[in-house]
Amino acid sequence: MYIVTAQEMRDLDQHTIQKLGIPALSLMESAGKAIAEEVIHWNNNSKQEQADIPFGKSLSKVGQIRNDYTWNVQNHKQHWLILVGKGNNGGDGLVVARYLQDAGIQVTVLYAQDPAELTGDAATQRDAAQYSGIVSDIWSEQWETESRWQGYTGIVDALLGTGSQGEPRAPYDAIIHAANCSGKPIIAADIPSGLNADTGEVADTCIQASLSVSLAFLKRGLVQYPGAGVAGDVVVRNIGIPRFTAQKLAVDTHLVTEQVLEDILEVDPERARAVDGHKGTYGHVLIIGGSMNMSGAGLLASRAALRIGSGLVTWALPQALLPHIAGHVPELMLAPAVEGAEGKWEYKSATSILTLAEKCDVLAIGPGLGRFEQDGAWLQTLWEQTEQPLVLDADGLNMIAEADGLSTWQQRKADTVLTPHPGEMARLAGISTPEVQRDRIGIAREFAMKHHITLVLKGARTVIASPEGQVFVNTTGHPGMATGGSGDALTGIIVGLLAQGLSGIQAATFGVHLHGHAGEVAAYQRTGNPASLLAGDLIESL
Ligand SMILES: NC(=O)C1=CN([C@@H]2O[C@H](COP(=O)(O)OP(=O)(O)OC[C@H]3O[C@@H](n4cnc5c(N)ncnc54)[C@H](O)[C@@H]3O)[C@@H](O)[C@H]2O)[C@H](O)CC1
Ligand SMILES: [K+]
Repeated sequence: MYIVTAQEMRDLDQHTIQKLGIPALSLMESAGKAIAEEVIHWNNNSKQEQADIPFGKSLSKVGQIRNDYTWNVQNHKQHWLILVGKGNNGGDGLVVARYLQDAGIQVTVLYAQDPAELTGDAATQRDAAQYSGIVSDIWSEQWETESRWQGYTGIVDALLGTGSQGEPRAPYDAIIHAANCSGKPIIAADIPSGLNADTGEVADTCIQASLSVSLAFLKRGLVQYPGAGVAGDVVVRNIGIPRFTAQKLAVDTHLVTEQVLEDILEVDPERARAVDGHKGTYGHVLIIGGSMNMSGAGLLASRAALRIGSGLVTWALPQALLPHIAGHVPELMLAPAVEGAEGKWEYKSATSILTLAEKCDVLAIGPGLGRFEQDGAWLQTLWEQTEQPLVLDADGLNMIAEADGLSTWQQRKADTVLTPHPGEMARLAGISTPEVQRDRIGIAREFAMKHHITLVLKGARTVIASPEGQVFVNTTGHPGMATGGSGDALTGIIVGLLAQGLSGIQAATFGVHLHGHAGEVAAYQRTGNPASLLAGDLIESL
């Protein structure tokens, strides 16, 4: 599923109009019709006493005659209020009004501004609505009282769409505020008014929608928080802008779905193992991490790497941990790599790690590593002198940030995956955490391309970016996964997939997807309450 910016959407729109010769008015008509269908669908699904009587139902044995108008006795009891802005989003709203009216639903249009100010296709739709006898009003102070909004079944928000700039200005801010206060369900045309379509930032006054009907393609703001939090359910509706145009215009941001995994990333989610495979076929992972206070991190990453199907996993750890760890996971090989008093790492361990690495296919550095003297130089040695694919997490990322390693160290030839959470990302990019969160997709893409690495920017709706600028947004997972060890499990999963021959972007995207899904399964199977999830449960669900 493609995800676009407002500018990309305008380009796709123009391409369809100019190259395919589909008039803009026709796109608007399709948009409004699609939204109206969603309103009707939403209505019918939310009603307990359903009384669907499509014409000809009684004739079903002879051959069904379906009525496009989705007639429903309930429709007559409904009254929807359509909020109409002065741009094309408002134009869509006016089309919705016509189609709802034709389905037997009562509608009232509330113009944000004098309808005389509408221009172009929106003005055409204004005239069509007027000619159809649709009742309308213009926003005034009277609408600021809550009682004015009672009596409506729901609200369609067609105030502002992808052409919106900055915070909603008067009177849009007041209308949005009043609509939210009404307590009525709101269905947003394209995006909730007040949402930044590109970044997911939410204005102080922003429509809180129950459903957003995204036209043609998903908008970035709908899939990134806080935007995703005001969008409600999201449905993408085809309005006649063909999918191939997105490919033609090189849109390269996708929501992770099974189809995207298979078609774009060419990952086989079933991943059948070769009948004649042996443990060498599935790769030897070397996990470098763990320290006295964070031994569990190395253990979790190692277990996840085993569970995801790696052939062999070796954990390189400080000698002092060995007596405490030995035997916990019998399938795991342990390699004491540093004498280190108190279970700490030391710079000189780089030599023994390099020796261990010679026998391994992929590396993960970071889980529970902690910080130590000259750790930047230590990491630089491993970064530059190993040729295997590498996953870097946790303190490994902080070492890079402090040493400005990505700018100064030699670029690695093998796939390298960095898995920062927003705070680590901020340190890596030299910006603040809110700045990272403000534009997760944009920042992840730019960073991955600039430093030629695969980036996994963690958090709700994890963003995965490839060195070539491909971006994937994940939707699996839940807030219960914000728990100690969850990131270590992800590192183990990704490195285990790299071991089995997936590329950096394949392993990172598929790994994030699986990690989230395993978290869902684990929470569901245990108590049904996400809060009780432990990282270890997630690993067992893989
Ligand atoms: N290809 C498609 O996806 C289609 C989309 N359609 C719909 O068109 C809108 C985008 O329309 P556009 O006219 O470009 O912009 P808007 O309607 O979103 O708003 C522009 C309008 O509002 C004023 N304005 C801008 N920012 C603010 C603000 N902060 N406060 C107040 N007013 C603001 C601005 O001056 C303009 O007058 C898209 O979302 C779809 O819904 C087509 O209908 C079909 C094809
Ligand atoms: K809207």
